[in-house]
Amino acid sequence: MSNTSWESNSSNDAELRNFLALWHNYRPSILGAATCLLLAIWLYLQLGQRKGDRPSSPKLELGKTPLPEFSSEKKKVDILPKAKEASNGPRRIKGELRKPDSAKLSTQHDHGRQTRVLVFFSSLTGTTEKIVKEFAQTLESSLLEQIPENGQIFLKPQVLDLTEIDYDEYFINSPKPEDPNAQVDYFYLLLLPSYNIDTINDTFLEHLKETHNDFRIDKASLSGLLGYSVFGLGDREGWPSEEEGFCFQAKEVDKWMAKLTGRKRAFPLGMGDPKNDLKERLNEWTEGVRDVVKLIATTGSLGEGVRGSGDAVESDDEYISEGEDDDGEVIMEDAPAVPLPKKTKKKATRDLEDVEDLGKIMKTSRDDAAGSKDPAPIAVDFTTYGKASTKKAAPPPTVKEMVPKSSPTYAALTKQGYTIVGSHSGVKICRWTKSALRGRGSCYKYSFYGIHSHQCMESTPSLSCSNKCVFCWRHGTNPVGTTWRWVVDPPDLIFAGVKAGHYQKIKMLRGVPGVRAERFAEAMRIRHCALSLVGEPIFYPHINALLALLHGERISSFLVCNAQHPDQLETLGPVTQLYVSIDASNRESLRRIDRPLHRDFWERFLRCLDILRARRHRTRTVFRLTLVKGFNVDDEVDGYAALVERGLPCFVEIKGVTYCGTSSSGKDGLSMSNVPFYAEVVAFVEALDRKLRARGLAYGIAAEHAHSCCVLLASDRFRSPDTGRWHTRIDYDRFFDLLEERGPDGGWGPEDYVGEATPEWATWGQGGFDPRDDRVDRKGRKKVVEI
Ligand SMILES: Cc1cc2nc3c(=O)[nH]c(=O)nc-3n(C[C@H](O)[C@H](O)[C@H](O)COP(=O)(O)O)c2cc1C
Ligand code: SF4
Repeated sequence: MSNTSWESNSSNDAELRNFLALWHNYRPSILGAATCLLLAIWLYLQLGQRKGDRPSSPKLELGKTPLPEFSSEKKKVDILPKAKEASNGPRRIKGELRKPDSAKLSTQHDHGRQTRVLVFFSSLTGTTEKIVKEFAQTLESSLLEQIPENGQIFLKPQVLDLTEIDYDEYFINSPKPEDPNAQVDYFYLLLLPSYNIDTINDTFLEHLKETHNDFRIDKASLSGLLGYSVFGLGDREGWPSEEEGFCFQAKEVDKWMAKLTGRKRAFPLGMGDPKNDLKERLNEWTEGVRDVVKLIATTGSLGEGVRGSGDAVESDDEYISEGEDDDGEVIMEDAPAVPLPKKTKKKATRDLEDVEDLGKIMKTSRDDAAGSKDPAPIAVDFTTYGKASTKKAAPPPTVKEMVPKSSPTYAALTKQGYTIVGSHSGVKICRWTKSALRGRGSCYKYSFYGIHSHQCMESTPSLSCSNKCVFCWRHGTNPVGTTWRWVVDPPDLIFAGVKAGHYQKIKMLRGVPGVRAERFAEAMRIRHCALSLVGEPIFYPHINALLALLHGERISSFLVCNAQHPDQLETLGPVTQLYVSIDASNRESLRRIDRPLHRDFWERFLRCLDILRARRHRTRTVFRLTLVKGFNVDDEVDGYAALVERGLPCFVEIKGVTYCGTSSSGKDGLSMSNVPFYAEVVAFVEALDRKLRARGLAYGIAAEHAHSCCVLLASDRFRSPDTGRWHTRIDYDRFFDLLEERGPDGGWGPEDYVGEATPEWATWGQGGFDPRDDRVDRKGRKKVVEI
């Protein structure tokens, strides 16, 4: 045992000696290698640490206060961040200069992004606070109903009291979410009362102004928001109108928010009075706001259209059209044509590629029309009236689309702001529609007939016409022809398309400064249709079916025709008001001004007057005279009086021509010298009135709209024998009732749907401007009415 242990001890000694010998020989190398290894480990750890510390975004963090969830319960409202102590020192900007990110909306709707609606309010006596809480609850439940089809998630709306928050956190740059990795987009709603005494509203407004004017930060520093909308509370008893201060601070906030967000007004300013109409107005606004938020949820953007600039001058300028028509239509920014219903889209827009297609399209065209009650031939010979019905129509050489999508005409018309529907119809917003949406007055048809312009749609089922009038503002872009030789779209396609196009354009106006939520909501129900845009509506073979569709939805019809298609006029069904354009009083003058394509234009014209005379007890008939100095005014009064005697229209509308800029009419092109002054129109009307009386015709000057340079002569049939007052207005409901109850041939006429008396302000000598609307000049400045 002992030997074994000795042997083992001596071998251990030998190993120790070997190890020490090794250490002595390799000591420097071992120490060097160990140092290198330690250094490498240290470096590795250091680098790893730095990487972990790196912030996820190089941008400055704005707010470290967590964003609390909203609940209407008091205890939860308490967890809202407390207002920071107002600093007395110089204003510190925690934001940065960022370029407005206009492309952001369309790209930011990544999968899984979250949206949070922030509801800001101020309240002195508690009304707004109470309303805001209810509003936020409604909004919250409706947002939860949203199906996040594309992964968009709505966070709970959050209510923030303007007296408690730090403006720098929310009103310099858009807020940052608590979790830096979360992708949250913000949408602001602001509900504010107005006070003409010093309140928190003044401080808030001052902050918005300062931020916009601060040279260190971007002027539109809130452009990162998805959008915003404002609702004002006020008191109509003390401040009856906007001019007198009703909701003036909400208007101001709306304006400054437009500037700060780069025109992201998502829905028009709403206004209500708790003692009066608040419930109704707030409901309209809430519905609109909800739709917009829904739009964002499904498309990731506020939708196409005009963004309110926050500056009335700028936005008015962009709407002034050099090509205003008689009815004052406007050019809007390019909009894609309204998508057609799936079923018909393909056939309505395709190009004709080969001969087989022609056959198919002709068949389709007939099939489509078969559904309507008035099947019509594909081609109608309009060249010589009276013969078309007896002569067998020659087969059309080809059947094309009137305005194919690929054509320069289509491009020109869409550039001018038309929405082309199908292949031959169009719709456009007139400038009066926008004006009425902003409370700046309706067109003369409101003064004369009670039509609110924001509920009126201007369209045509035929962009083609058989005249080339020198005063036409379409600049030669429209097709002309004496025969219908194109594909015929079915009336239901046209009706659905023009309505969709009109509503789409109305929606595009929701961001325009001055548009009010109340009128915007009204505008989403079309009540009137002016079939007078361009072209000749009765050229369309299924015009009666189209009119029936309008009337079926209780949309009134004002149809203007050019007195060149007597056969079609004769078979025209009921319309609310039927116009013929009377552009001259004699053959030579008419040839010069209308430049008609028909050889027998004068005979056609006179026959149309005879048809109107025969219809005058069934339909409200109107002669429309457009006065063009140097063309159809001088020495023609007596001739016009003779035409009135022949046609005996219910009304004669006399209007000065509107200058359309450069005209396509070559040497005959118009200039400003052809536009009569209102005084000249008045002189003409008075002369015509005298001539009519001299002929023993019972007419009188009933109404005027000086702003449109338009005067109305009316038959005594529309004057109350008891009061002597004119009744030029229309009882639209009565018209539809008569049509529905008694049918088109039920023995009723214009006297049966006469409306209330023409308002005093619209009668002759009063100017015709509704005193409830603002009168402004083209720059949006207030105007003093001079009559
Ligand atoms: C002193 C005072 C001044 C006011 N000034 C205006 C005003 O200029 N314009 C307006 O539309 N309403 C004005 N109002 C009405 C309030 O805006 C309205 O009553 C509102 O509903 C109050 O909301 P709140 O209870 O949330 O503070 C004023 C009210 C008071 C008491
Ligand atoms: S009638 Fe209708 S379309 Fe024509 S100008 Fe008036 S509002 Fe516009």
